[in-house]
Amino acid sequence: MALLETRGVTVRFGGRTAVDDVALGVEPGTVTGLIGPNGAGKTTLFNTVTGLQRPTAGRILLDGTDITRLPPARRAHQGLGRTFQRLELFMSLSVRENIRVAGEIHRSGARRNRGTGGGARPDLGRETDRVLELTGLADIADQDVSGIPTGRARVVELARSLMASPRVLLLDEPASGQTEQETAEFGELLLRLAADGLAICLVEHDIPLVMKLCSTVHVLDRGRLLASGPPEQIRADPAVVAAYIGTEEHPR
Ligand SMILES: Nc1ncnc2c1ncn2[C@@H]1O[C@H](COP(=O)(O)OP(=O)(O)OP(=O)(O)O)[C@@H](O)[C@H]1O
Repeated sequence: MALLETRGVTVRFGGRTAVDDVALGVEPGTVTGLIGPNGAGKTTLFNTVTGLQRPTAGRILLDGTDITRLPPARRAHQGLGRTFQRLELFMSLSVRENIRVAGEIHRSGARRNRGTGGGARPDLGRETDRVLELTGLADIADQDVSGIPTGRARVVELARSLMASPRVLLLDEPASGQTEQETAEFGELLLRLAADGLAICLVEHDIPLVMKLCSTVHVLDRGRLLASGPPEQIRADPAVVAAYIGTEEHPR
């Protein structure tokens, strides 16, 4: 049963259809891939799911509840987390401070949304330490983000999103700028998070990573779903090969 679902989602910008009647689901405990050429509509679909973009048609469901009209902050507080293609970090703060601030922002928003002080929650410092350990960032916790490699800054971005205790996590090209070793470790981390029950949707151009992590892969091409299925089926799909993946002899 999908925790996050899009039904017939369409987004038009003037005469251009960026997302065209897309239906897909993301299940808890899995990593779901969303791939496709540049301009296929992947980020626009993410923006629609998180509430930054209003769909022209269609619905978004979280745990069976229609959230299509909820503002982004309400969706976030119902468990929808995301990271952005461009890093959105405070460069002059340390890794630990960046993560802690994300928790503070989430908690103050939660108080506003509920109009109360919120229930009993783990101490913010302890929660920050837990996320630092979980994401393998403890060794650089006190370094300024401006001084760490891009690959690890991407992990900080992920760690920040975890401070909101998401149920669904949308990751937009999280491996870009990472070394091979960093990508391998990042992949292991995503699998651990999924094994803990998180529903992860991954937009990524690193096809081997997508094929390794995902149980289901959706391929978008010019706004439409070209194919959906397990990695081995997607890799062998002639339409996907022609539109996006290519072959070893003829990589696209
Ligand atoms: N705010 C906007 N106004 C007009 N057109 C837009 C807007 N945002 C996206 N588009 C167009 O919608 C289409 C889909 O873009 P989108 O960024 O969603 O693709 P993408 O699959 O995420 O691409 P990439 O892999 O390059 O990030 C593109 O043709 C893009 O130019």
